[in-house]
Amino acid sequence: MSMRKASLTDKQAKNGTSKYVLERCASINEYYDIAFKVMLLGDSAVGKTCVLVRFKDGAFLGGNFIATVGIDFRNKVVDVDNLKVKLQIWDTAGQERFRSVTHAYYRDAQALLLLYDITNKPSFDNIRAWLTEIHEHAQKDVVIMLLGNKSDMAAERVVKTEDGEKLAKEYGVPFMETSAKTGVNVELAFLAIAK
Ligand SMILES: Nc1nc2c(ncn2[C@@H]2O[C@H](COP(=O)(O)OP(=O)(O)OP(=O)(O)O)[C@@H](O)[C@H]2O)c(=O)[nH]1
Repeated sequence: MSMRKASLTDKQAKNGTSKYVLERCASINEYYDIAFKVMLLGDSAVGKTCVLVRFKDGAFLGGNFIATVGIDFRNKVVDVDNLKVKLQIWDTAGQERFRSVTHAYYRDAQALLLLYDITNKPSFDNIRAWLTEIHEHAQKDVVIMLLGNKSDMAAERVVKTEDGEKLAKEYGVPFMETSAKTGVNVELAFLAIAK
């Protein structure tokens, strides 16, 4: 089954209210010791869906970009220190018009992966605003990790690795550069927050 995105009609997509939020159960009954809710956040087109698909299915969603509508989730069980950890990973829509839908889901998330695109300066500049929003809506003890995605696009890079590191240090959060296309650091990022 193809993931999220095209599952709503255009009319519903325009509406953008929680009434049309997508919720789909995935792989129920898989054994696990402990479960965590993780949310992927960041501007539209930074690669949230692609990072999730890379982690879950080991594949890259190339081709035409289709923006996420509302919110969707996937489960994956990983082994961490001899425990089976179920990550319920929520893929949010980066577009501003869906913000009220996604805010409702922040509260019970234990971890947040905040993404920007290393080839898109505004997506990096908006990280501060995302962190302000996170502090308003998420739990106080939420685990946050900053990811600079599309690290495979070296020729188009406009955000230096050091700038990502500096920002992460300022906010006291871990940082990695990832590529949903090549898979670099994607699994590592999810395993790090699961740990
Ligand atoms: N080269 C490269 N392209 C990527 C990478 N990750 C995502 N893309 C491309 O970037 C575009 C946007 O990716 P999405 O994963 O749909 O972005 P998103 O953050 O989920 O966007 P919204 O759903 O609007 O919030 C797509 O055309 C992807 O193919 C990556 O690591 N490298």
